[in-house]
This record gives sequence, C-alpha cells and structure tokens, in this order.
Amino acid sequence: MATQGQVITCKAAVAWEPNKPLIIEDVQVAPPQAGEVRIQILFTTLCHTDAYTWSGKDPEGLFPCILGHEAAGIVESVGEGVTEVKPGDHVIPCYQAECGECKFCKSGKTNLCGKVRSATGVGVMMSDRQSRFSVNGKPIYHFMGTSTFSQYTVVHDVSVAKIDPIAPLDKVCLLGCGVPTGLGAVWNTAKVEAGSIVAVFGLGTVGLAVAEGAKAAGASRIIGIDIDSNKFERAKNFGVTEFINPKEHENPIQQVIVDLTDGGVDYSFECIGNVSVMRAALECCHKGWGTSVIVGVAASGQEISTRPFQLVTGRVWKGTAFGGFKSRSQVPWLVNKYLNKEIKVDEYITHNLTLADINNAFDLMHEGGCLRCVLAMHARDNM
Ligand SMILES: NC(=O)c1ccc[n+]([C@@H]2O[C@H](COP(=O)([O-])OP(=O)(O)OC[C@H]3O[C@@H](n4cnc5c(N)ncnc54)[C@H](O)[C@@H]3O)[C@@H](O)[C@H]2O)c1
Ligand SMILES: N[C@@H](CCC(=O)N[C@@H](CSCO)C(=O)NCC(=O)O)C(=O)O
Ligand SMILES: [Zn+2]
Ligand SMILES: [Zn+2]
Repeated sequence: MATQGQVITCKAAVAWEPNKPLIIEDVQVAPPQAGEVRIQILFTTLCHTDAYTWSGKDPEGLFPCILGHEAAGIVESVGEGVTEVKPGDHVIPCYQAECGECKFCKSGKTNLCGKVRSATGVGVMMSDRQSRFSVNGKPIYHFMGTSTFSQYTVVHDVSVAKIDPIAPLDKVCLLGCGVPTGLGAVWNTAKVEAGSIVAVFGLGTVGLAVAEGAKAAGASRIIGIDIDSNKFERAKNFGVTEFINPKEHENPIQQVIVDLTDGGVDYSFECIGNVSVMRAALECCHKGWGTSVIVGVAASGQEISTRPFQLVTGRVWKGTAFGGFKSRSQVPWLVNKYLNKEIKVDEYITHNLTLADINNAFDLMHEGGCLRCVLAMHARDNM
C-alpha cells in the first residue's frame, strides 16, 4: 500500500484545552511500530466519556489530545510482529485491550487487561512511551488507546477486534462502547436471571442497552428512572416496563422503588455517573440479595457512600468496565449477533453528521433526543 511506512497527514479533531471547541487540524500520524496497527477510521460516534474527559474532570485527561473511543475502520498498515490483523481487515478499536497473556487476562475473573494500560492512561504508545500523533512537530496525546476522532489512528495490536467485513461500519461502530457496556453489565456483571425485577437509572444509550439486556434475560419488570420524562416513550422499545421521574416524588427515590417492589429490586444499574444516584441505586435493592452495578463514570474527586449496614444485610455493590466483555474475542461475537438481528444497534443512532461537525455533535449530546451521533470521517466536507 502506498502509505505503508509513511507518515500520513489527515484530518483530526484536536482538543487543545479542556472545554474549548475541538479544532479540525491537519495531523501527522506516524507509521505503526512493532506490535501496533494503523487504522483508517471510517465512522466514529461520541460517548459521554469523551465529553467527561474533554470537560477536564477526568484525572487521566491530558491535553492536547485526540478523543474518541467508539468507532470502526479498516486496517491501513501493521507494525513488525503483528499477526492477527492485516491491511484491509475491518476492525473495531477497543479501549479495553485483551492480550490473553497478562495476569488479568489469564485470571478468568475479569475483562480488564494489564498489557498496555499504563501507556493508554497517559496518552502514549507502550513501546517507546511516545505519541504517534503530531501537529507541526508538536506531539498530541492519544486517548484511551483509541483516539478515533482522527481519520487515521495508531493502536496497540491487543486493542483491535477483527470483525466480519459484511457488517456495516456506520452501524457497528457503536459496538465499541455504549451498547456492549449496557448489555454486558446485565449478562456478564450482574448475571440477571429470568423473572428478576430490574431498576435502570438513566435512560441514555447505556441505560437503554441495560434495559435491552434485561429484557433478553427474561426480567419480569424493568423500571426506568430518569429526570427527563421525555425519555420514557422511547425506552418502552428497549424493554422498560415502568417509569419513575424522581422529580415527581417527595420521598427519596430509593424509598419509592422499595415501596413499589415489595422490598426492593433484584438488580439495579447506575448509568449516569452521579454518586448520589449510585447510593440510591444500591439502597433500592432488596435486602439479602439485591445487587447494584455502577456503570456511570463519576468526576474526579467524587466518592460513593452508604451505611455499611446496607452491605451487611446482603446487598452487593459492583462496577463494570465495557460490560465485562473481553474485547478482541467478544466484539466480533457482538457484531455477529447484530448481523443476526439478535441485538439492536440502529435504534440507538439518532443523528448522522461528519467530522467537520464534531462540535455540533457534542452540543447534541446534551439534548434529550440524542442517543448516538455517528460521524462520517471521510465525507467531502471534512477535507
Ligand atoms: N463503565 C463503562 O464501561 C462505561 C461505558 C460507557 C459509558 N459509561 C458511562 O455511562 C454513563 C451513561 O452514558 P450515556 O451515554 O448513556 O449517557 P447519557 O447522558 O445519554 O444518559 C444519562 C441519562 O441520565 C439521565 N439523568 C441525569 N441525571 C439524572 C438523575 N439525577 N436521575 C435520573 N436520571 C438522570 C439523563 O436525563 C440521561 O437520560 C456516563 O457516565 C458514561 O461516561 C461507562
Ligand atoms: N480515566 C477515567 C476512567 C473512566 C472509566 O472508568 N472508564 C471506563 C470506560 S468508560 C467508556 O465510556 C473503563 O473502562 N474503565 C476501566 C479502565 O479505564 O481500565 C477516570 O479516571 O475517571
Ligand atoms: Zn464510552
Ligand atoms: Zn492482558
């Protein structure tokens, strides 16, 4: 391929400073080194974790950087020693790596992988602790090991899931984060059983995917909780059976839910990133067995609290990253489930824009109607 081994200059959205509009820049993307893969990103979406880091509240947030972690593309070139993917393969970059060899991967107890996490947390590549991105010679940090708001990105080989090439990349890009996170929180982390009563706090993409997963698991009641009542109608299509707006109740929301469910729910999921709601989500669980899963990402300095008695009396507090899915082995499986019409993806896409419109796409995220906005990375107006 003509670009192999060459620096590629392409368009990328650079976050120069927290909360300042992203700037579309001509970015130089260095060739992949040993164990690295350069990917042409065709479609990316925006997740609330991008907005969180951009806001400056992420303790791991470094600037300038290229954000983005929910995307799909095609391998452009690979570095020395890369055997699992080759140029032309269709892939989804994965912020949660899977090396298969580290203590985490071998434990069988977690989807977290330790191989490259020390580099991805500080915006560099593992081999030389340097960035592959620069603008006029100034290095730009990577983000979450993915940096998908660029037409080309470089990732570690352990962070690339090879997928069926018939899958539409403008749809399956969503399988890079939010939808798997919600489904996996139910299937892998909580392991919800048929007949369970489930409460979902926050009816954005992640919360709706929790509802979808709970419905598939055979939950008998799926209670959706959101401060925006406009979210309720749409949520019915994802399996939510009842709705509560905390603003319409005088009692604490956990009390309202305990009263409605003969003592509490079997499983609850916090899909917002609000530590007060995390407490409510735990405390609305049934004594003796109720399990609450933290999915939302809370800002730096925020801490959770509850009376230890809540745990002494049998409630369980858990958290999940990427829904507990092992990325490289299970993202292709999720893509196949989508192709077989066993999971929704299209239904979470409310907007389609281009890279040039990325700041508008961030604005849209704060509007109630928006779930996921897919950006076409190589549309003519990006040039
Ligand atoms: N753990 C992970 O691996 C992982 C993966 C993806 C996203 N996340 C996190 O999950 C969270 C949800 O992501 P999303 O994309 O669905 O976000 P979103 O903003 O689309 O959805 C959040 C919903 O919560 C509602 N809400 C806000 N405050 C509320 C309150 N006090 N009570 C009830 N409802 C309230 C909002 O109206 C909105 O509908 C974010 O914090 C994101 O960073 C975590
Ligand atoms: N840097 C953040 C970490 C936030 C966080 O928890 N990220 C999730 C993924 S959110 C995707 O939208 C995650 O996978 N965490 C595990 C990991 O990062 O290894 C902070 O410090 O707050
Ligand atoms: Zn995300
Ligand atoms: Zn590993």
